[in-house]
Amino acid sequence: MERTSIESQADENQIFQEEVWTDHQHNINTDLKLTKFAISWKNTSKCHVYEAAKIIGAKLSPNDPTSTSIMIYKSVSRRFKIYHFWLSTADSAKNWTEQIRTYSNTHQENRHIAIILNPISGTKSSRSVFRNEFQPALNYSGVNYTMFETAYPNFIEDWVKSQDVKQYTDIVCMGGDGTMHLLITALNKYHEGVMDSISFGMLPTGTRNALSIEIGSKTATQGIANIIKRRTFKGDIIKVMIESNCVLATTAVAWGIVSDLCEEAQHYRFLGTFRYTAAGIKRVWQSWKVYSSILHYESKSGDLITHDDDFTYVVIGNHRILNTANNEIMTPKARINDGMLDLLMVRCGGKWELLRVFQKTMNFGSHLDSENVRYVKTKQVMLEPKHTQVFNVDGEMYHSPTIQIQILPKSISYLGQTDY
Ligand SMILES: Nc1ncnc2c1ncn2[C@@H]1O[C@H](COP(=O)(O)OP(=O)(O)OP(=O)(O)O)[C@@H](O)[C@H]1O
Repeated sequence: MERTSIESQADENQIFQEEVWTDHQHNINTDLKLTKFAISWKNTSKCHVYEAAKIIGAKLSPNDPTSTSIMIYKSVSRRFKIYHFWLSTADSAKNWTEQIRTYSNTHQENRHIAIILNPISGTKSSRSVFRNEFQPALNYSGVNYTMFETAYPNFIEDWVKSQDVKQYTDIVCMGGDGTMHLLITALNKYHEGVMDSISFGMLPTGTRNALSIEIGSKTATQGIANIIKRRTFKGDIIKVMIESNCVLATTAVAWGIVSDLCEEAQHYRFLGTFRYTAAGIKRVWQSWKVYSSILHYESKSGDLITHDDDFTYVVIGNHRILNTANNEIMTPKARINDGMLDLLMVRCGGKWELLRVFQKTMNFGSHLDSENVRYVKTKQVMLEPKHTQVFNVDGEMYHSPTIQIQILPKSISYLGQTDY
């Protein structure tokens, strides 16, 4: 392989253009350039240009010290692609690898990511997503990380208690909304204030993955790119008082038929994601039930409004609560950073009315125009159910005679981005 110098025509942003790399696949030399904003090269078939935001990193080959490879995030196909190059000397390959890492992932030196991997959430894909997608991307980026697998149901609380969590700049959950809920609740309980110095990421390996979808990490690769590129924004969280116990949630609190069904679905965990459908089908054959409660919420003008009513279900959402197909939207007007809670109150006279509301929810959240639905924005809600004192908080079940819910605006730094 021959080393060829290229006369530098670089502008002030250009970092490197001093070698011709060899692309062995096409057996040609490639005119590779690296600037602060992009990397580009040519081969026989096309000219490749990737902006720095798409470069995950670079890595020396373990078998050939003159060879390096670059990982690129392809946003259209949402896949990572690796390109291999050969240089004239090992020093040169090392130098290039470091430069690509430096310029594609700035300010990463002091990062230390803790990864909380829930192996049982959703379709049990966390381990394979970590092994096949997340770990390779972390290795290309050079970001320091430590992975912890939740070995038993209460693992997260014990982990938070035993850790010096301040050593982590970021914590990433691989699981569903429940995994993140348990994490931030325990952090708030055992290390008050520590959340201010940590950014939180999420990879969608749970059942519903509502938070991942909302923060622009609908697929694992999108989430990984957000995490590695350290895209952050401030979001709201929900503070929930369950008697004297304080828990934090990112997505929603639900009560009524919704929490009743989720509680029942826990008995069918062996059915995987089908458990919710199974619980729903069973309920269709049972007699109709109403859920009576006193509900208080704060109006726009700060007055306390009280309803003593028979509900079918109540949802207090912090964001839209979308599904993967983007057609089911529970609280369509909610935004994760608007400092408000969206309160959805549903009252149906029977199963057919309820099915109609569900159907409209799945039709891009068009249930808000239904006469069975009342929808308000508020900052505080309190529920005192007369029976069925079971609540669903981010998918986790809690029993209590009352529940108090409050929004904590912009109190968490998410690794991701919103589309609004
Ligand atoms: N090793 C384990 N064995 C049994 N349960 C576990 C283990 N690790 C975590 N858990 C439990 O997993 C639950 C959280 O699951 P999570 O919400 O992340 O997934 P999911 O329910 O499939 O997804 P989603 O919340 O998106 O519907 C918690 O109740 C936690 O106690």
